[in-house]
Amino acid sequence: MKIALGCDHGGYNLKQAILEHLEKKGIEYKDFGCYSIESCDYPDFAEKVAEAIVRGEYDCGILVCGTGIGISIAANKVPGIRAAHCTDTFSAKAAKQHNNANILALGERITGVGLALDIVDAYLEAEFEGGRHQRRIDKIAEIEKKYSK
Ligand SMILES: O=C[C@H](O)[C@H](O)[C@H](O)COP(=O)(O)O
Repeated sequence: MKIALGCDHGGYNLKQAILEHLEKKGIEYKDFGCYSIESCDYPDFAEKVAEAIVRGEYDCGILVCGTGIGISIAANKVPGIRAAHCTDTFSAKAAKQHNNANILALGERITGVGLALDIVDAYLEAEFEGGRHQRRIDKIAEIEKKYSK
């Protein structure tokens, strides 16, 4: 499994904790930045990670900002991205099982590191269930197509 990681300054510390967590588990990743707590703009990192995923270079992505909101909104603007902002393990598991989310978004200012790492594990260990959920995802893709130029 190959994971694309990204954050803004508000998510830098949690992104670092996630990166160490993935290293301990032997999971391959690429860190698309940011690389410090210096103020920056979350859309820049959301776009890099989202584009790498739709190009098929990574299985999925994890994005972190202060709340997880801005960075997930930005990533969801890239056609083919289904970014799920999660604050609990149940949602993280369902995001993969039902929505086949290809990005998990977290908020460093919302979720403590222990829970955040559990959320990461729940998301990575879950599998898409297909069936009726695939039909709904196909409908999401149709909406996307309708509104793209
Ligand atoms: O949704 C946006 C994120 O939470 C950002 O991390 C946050 O807005 C950054 O805020 P500030 O520039 O005040 O650190």
